[in-house]
Amino acid sequence: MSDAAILKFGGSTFRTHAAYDKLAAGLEARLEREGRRLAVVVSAMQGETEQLRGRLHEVNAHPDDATPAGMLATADLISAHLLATALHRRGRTATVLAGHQIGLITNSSFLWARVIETDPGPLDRTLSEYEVVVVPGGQAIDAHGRPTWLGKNSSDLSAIAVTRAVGGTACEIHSDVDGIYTSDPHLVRGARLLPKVSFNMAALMSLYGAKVLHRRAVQLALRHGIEIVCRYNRAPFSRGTTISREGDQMAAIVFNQRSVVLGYDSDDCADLAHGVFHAAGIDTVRLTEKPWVAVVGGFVDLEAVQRRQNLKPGTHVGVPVAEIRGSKVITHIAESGEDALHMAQRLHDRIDLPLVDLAPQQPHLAGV
Ligand SMILES: Nc1ncnc2c1ncn2[C@@H]1O[C@H](COP(=O)(O)OP(=O)(O)O)[C@@H](O)[C@H]1O
Ligand SMILES: N[C@@H](CC(=O)OP(=O)(O)O)C(=O)O
Repeated sequence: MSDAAILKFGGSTFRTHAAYDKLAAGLEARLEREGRRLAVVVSAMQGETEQLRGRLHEVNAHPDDATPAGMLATADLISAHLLATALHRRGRTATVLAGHQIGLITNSSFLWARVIETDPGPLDRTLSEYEVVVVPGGQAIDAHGRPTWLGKNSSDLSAIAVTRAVGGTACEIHSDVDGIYTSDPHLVRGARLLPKVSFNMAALMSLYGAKVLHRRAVQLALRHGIEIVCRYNRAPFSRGTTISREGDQMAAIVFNQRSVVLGYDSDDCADLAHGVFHAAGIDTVRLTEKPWVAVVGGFVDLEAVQRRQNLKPGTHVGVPVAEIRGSKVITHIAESGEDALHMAQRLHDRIDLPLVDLAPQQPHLAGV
C-alpha cells in the first residue's frame, strides 16, 4: 500500500497547453514540500472529448457502443501524456498508466461501465518507481481486455477508484470552482460555498445534475469512507468543500440545462423506461407524481437507446430544476434550458425561506 496523495484535475484545468506546465510547477512544489508521491488523475482538455464525438458522428451518426468507448477516452490519455511530459521537462520522474494498465476491470457496458474488480498491483508498483503517476480519467477495460468508458465526466469516479486501489482515505478533486455551492456559481447570482457537505447531500445534488461531482464517484467514496476534498485548480489550490460522513445536509437548487424530462402514457411505461435507462447505467430520476422520468446531464443518444431497447419513445416534457432541502426534493419543470436558468435563479433567491408542504419528488409544472 502506498501513502501517495491522490489528486484529480478536471478538463476545466486544461484550457491551453500552457496549463500543463503551470500544473507541473504546482505538483513539483507539492513534491518538494511534502515528499509524498502523487497519483494524478486528469481529464481531457476542455471540449476535446466532444470534438472527438463530433468527428465520430460525422463518419457514423449511430456507432455501436464499443467504438466511442475506445475513441472518446483517448482525449484523456493525450492529456495525461502532456502532463507527464511537462513534469519530465522539470526533471521529475513521471509516467502514465492508461486504462488497460491500471488494474480496473469493468463489466462490458462499454459507455457507462461499472468497475467489478480492482487490482492494486500496477498502481502500487508504479508509485514505488515514479514520483508522479498520471492516470487518464474514465478509462478501463472489461474482462476480455476491451476498452470501456466509465461515462461522461467520469474522471471523478476514476479518481475515487484509484484512491480505493491504493488504500487512500482522501481524494482531492480540483476544478474551476473551489467546491460545492448552493447552486451553479457561474450561472446563479448569490450562490454560496458550502464548506462541509454530507455524502448524501453531494450524491443527491449530483443525481439531479450538479456538474461539480460525478454521482457514482460520491457513492463509491461513501462506500469506502473516502473523504472528498474539493479544491480550486490553480495555485495555491485553495480548499473549498470537504465531503464526509460528518458533513451537513442543507438547501440547494440544482439544474443542468442538458437534462430532460420524458413523459410516458402510464406509470408502468415510465417505470419500465426508468428501469431500462438505469440498467444501461444512464442517470435517471423517476418523478413519481406523474409518469415522468428525468434523464440527467445530457450526452445520451435518447433516440438510439430507446429504439435499441424497444421502448416506446417518451415525449419531451421540459427541463428539471430540483429544489433540495436536506433529504427532500421538489422537482420543478422548466420549458427549456434557458427557462431552467431563470427558474433556478428565482428559486435560489428564496433559498433561505422555510418551505411549506414540501412533498418529496413532487413535480411542479407551474413556474415559480
Ligand atoms: N452546485 C454547484 N457547485 C459548484 N459548481 C457547480 C454546481 N453546479 C454546477 N456546477 C458547475 O460545475 C462546474 C465544474 O464541473 P466541470 O465543468 O465538470 O469541471 P471539471 O472540468 O473541472 O471537472 C463549475 O464550473 C460549475 O459551473
Ligand atoms: N473525457 C471526459 C473528461 C471528464 O471527466 O471531464 P471533467 O472532469 O472535466 O468533468 C469527459 O468529457 O467526459
